[in-house]
Amino acid sequence: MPRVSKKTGRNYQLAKQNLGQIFDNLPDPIFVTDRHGNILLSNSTTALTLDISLDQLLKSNVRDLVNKGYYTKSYALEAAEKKCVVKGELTTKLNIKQMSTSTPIMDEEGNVVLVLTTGRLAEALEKGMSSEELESVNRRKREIEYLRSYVLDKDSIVAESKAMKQLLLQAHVVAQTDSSVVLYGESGTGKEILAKYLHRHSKRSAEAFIAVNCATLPEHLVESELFGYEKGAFTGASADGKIGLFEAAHRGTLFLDEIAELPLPLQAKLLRVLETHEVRRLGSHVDRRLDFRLIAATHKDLQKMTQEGTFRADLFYRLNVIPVQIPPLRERPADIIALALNFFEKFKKKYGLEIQMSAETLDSLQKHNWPGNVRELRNVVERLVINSLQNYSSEDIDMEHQMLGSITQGNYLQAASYSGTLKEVIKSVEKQYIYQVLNECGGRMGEAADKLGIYRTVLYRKLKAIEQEI
Ligand SMILES: Nc1ncnc2c1ncn2[C@@H]1O[C@H](COP(=O)(O)OP(=O)(O)OP(=O)(O)O)[C@@H](O)[C@H]1O
Repeated sequence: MPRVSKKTGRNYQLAKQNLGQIFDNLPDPIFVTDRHGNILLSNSTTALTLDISLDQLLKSNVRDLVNKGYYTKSYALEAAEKKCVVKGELTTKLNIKQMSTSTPIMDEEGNVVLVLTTGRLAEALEKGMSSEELESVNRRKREIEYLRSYVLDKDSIVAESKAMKQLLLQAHVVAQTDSSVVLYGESGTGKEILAKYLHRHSKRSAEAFIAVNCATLPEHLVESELFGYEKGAFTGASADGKIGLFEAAHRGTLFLDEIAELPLPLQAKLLRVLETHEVRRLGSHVDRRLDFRLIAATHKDLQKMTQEGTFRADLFYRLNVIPVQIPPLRERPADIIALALNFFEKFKKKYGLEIQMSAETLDSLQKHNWPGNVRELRNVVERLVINSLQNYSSEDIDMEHQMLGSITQGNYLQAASYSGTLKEVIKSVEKQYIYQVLNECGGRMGEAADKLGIYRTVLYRKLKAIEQEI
C-alpha cells in the first residue's frame, strides 16, 4: 500500500468533501450510482441534458429515468450486472445524443459498490449526422454550456421560471453580438443586472462597463458628464478638463439606464455619437473616435413616446435593434422562492446567522404580488433576516407571522422594530416608508415620488443608495 502523507491525506479529505463541486466543474455529464442505480452524485450538466433540476436528479434512479423517457437506455445497470465497463450511445429527453461509459467500482470481494457513468457530448458529433442534426446538437451544446456557466456563476442571475431561462438563453446569444439592445421592464425587474450579464458574457468583458442613469444626471451637467470637456470649457469646469462617460466606455459597454428621461436635445447628440462613433468634448474642436456597445433600459414604452413626440423616432430605431422584455416578478412566480432563498443565503452570511426560513414564510412570499419586483423581494428578505437578529438568538428560527402578515398587506411600518442612533432609525424608517409608498403605487416611480413629495431623481438616488448598503 502506498504511504499517504498527512498533507496528502488532508487534501484527499478536502477533495472528497468537495466532490460535488468538482463534478460541477466538468463540462460533460457525469454521475455515480449505487449498484441498484440510485444516483448518489452528479453534476448540473447531467441535469440540464435531462431538463430536470439537480436536486430532482439526485433523488432519482436510472431505471426510473429510462422508464419515464429521460434516457433511451442506461449502461450503468448493465455495468453493475456484468461487472465490466460498458459503453454505448444514448439519447436524452432533450434529444441530446451522447456516448456514455459506465465503469463499475468494486470492493475487495469483487462486489459492485458504485458505478461511475460519464457522457461525452462531443463524440456524438463524430457519428455521421445530418447537418440539421449537427446544428441541433451544436445548439443544445451551446445552451448547455451557457446554462452550466450560469449555474456555476455565483453572482449570476437567478432564473427558475421558464420565461427567465428563455430570456437568459436569448441574452447569451445577444451578448455575442455588438448590436444595440434596449431592456424593457418595470422598475426592479433586473434590467441593470441583465445589462451587466450581457457585458460579462461579451467579447468586451475585459473592458469597462459604464452605467449612466439618465434620470439622475443633473440637467445642467448631463452634456458635460456624457461628452467630457476641455480645460476651462465653462465656468466651474475643472482646470484639467474631464473625459466624458462615452469616452470612459471606449472598447467596453455603455449602459444608459432610464433612456426615456434623456432630454430631446441630448437625444439628437446621442444619435450623432451612435452614427459617427465620434465624440467631441465640450470646448474642443477635435472629434475622438470611439467604440462601445450600447445597452439602454427603460420602464417606458419608447415606441409610444416616439408617437407622442417625446422620444426621437430615429434614435429609437437606432437603439431598438434588439429589444428585450423582462417580465415583472408577479408573472414569473417560479422565480420568487429561488430568489428569496438566494437573497436569504446572502443576508445570512452578511449578518453571520444560522437560520432557516419556514414553509409559511415562503408561502407568504409566494403569495405577494411584488409591485416593486425583485428589488422589493430582496429588501423584504433582508428585513426578515434583520428582524430575526433582533428578536431571536436560537439556531432555527421560524420567521414570525406578524411580519409576513404585514408583507402581504403592504404595511411595512408596523413591522419595524428600531434600534441604533437617531440617524440610523431615521434612515430605516425612510427606507420602509419609501417601500410602502412604492408598493401602494404599484411600483410606479413617478407616482411614488409625487406622493413622497420628492423629485423622481431623488427617489432613484435614494433607492440606489439603499441597494448599495447591502
Ligand atoms: N434575476 C435576478 N437574480 C438575482 N438578483 C436580481 C435578479 N433580478 C434583479 N435582481 C436584483 O434586484 C435588484 C434590482 O435589480 P436591477 O437594479 O437590475 O433592476 P432595474 O430593473 O435595473 O431597476 P430600475 O429600473 O429601478 O433601475 C438588484 O439588487 C439586482 O441585483
